[in-house]
Amino acid sequence: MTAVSVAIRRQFPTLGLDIAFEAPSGVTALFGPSGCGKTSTINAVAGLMTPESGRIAVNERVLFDSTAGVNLPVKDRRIGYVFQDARLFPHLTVASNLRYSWRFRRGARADFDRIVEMLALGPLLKRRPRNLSGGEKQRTAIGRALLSGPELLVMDEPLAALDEARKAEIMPWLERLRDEVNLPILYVSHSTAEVVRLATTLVMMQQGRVIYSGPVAEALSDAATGPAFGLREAGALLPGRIERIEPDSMCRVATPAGALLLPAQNEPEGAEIRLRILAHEVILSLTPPEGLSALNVLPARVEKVSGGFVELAVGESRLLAQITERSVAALGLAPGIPCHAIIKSAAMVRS
Ligand SMILES: Nc1ncnc2c1ncn2[C@@H]1O[C@H](COP(=O)(O)OP(=O)(O)OP(=O)(O)O)[C@@H](O)[C@H]1O
Repeated sequence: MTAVSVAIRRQFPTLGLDIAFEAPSGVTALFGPSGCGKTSTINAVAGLMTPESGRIAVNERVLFDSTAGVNLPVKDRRIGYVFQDARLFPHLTVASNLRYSWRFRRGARADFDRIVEMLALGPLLKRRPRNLSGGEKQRTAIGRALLSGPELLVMDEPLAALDEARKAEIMPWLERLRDEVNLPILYVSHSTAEVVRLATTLVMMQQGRVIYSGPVAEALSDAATGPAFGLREAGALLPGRIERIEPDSMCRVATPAGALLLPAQNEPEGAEIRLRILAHEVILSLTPPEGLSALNVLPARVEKVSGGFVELAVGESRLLAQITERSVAALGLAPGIPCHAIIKSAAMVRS
């Protein structure tokens, strides 16, 4: 079901913004290069920027409609906004920062304990922002946004101001938020790692336009959109279930592309994982390879060849291989050609 529906236009001196997408519930990443219009788009949704024309609706509630003359003020839009910098009130404690937004609504007190528990804010409640780490500030900002009773959460690069260690610290909280709070989330980012880990839906933007909207996994393994994630980042994202832990510390994982062997980590048998098979780690062979150390060889069929990438149908899934033009020519790769995709066990990464 569509949770967020956006179709807006606005002409800036440097950019013509013409954005249209529909997003289901869950995390939708707005992804694209600097200046493509991501922040302007969520600002329009939040009511901080007024488009010249268009329509914006959240859960069927119309927030903006230029034809019908609807333009709800920010306070009536019921949108929780988390900025790159937490923007907490410096003179207030964490508890008071959290309570700030609930002053405006009923029933928030009941949510307070749940949200404090979910984001582990209990030990921080009496502290002031200057005594919080960057990650703790962002957790507080997320809590405050949730306590305003929103119907939609918009997050503008919430991890961008944090160092790698703090990013790693807050990521599990964002996953928890995604899994436990039944809210659609628009998440602005230009980090492939964040998008892959958090989002199910992707809105890929370029120069004020949407060039793709749909499932993240589809975009990652598409020869046209995959490279936009970075040449070293394109590749398949597969769901997998650990079928067996082998005695030699390898595990056998069932995926839609077929069974794969990879180094075991701490997951038990039966655990669900997500695997990335990066395009530059996939080797193609026309014949089944012999005398090769790679453990994973999957029968494949070429679907598309484009810009140094080969899209492959593998089992019930799609893989992407990054291959030089020379190899494409040498192997005669073209749609319909059967081949074998070879993947080193260590090349597959959990997401
Ligand atoms: N109020 C405004 N007046 C004039 N130009 C604007 C305004 N708001 C945005 N722009 C222009 O629109 C373009 C897109 O800006 P926006 O901040 O939405 O991009 P972005 O994709 O979020 O970029 P970044 O990733 O760098 O934050 C920029 O070139 C900016 O100059």
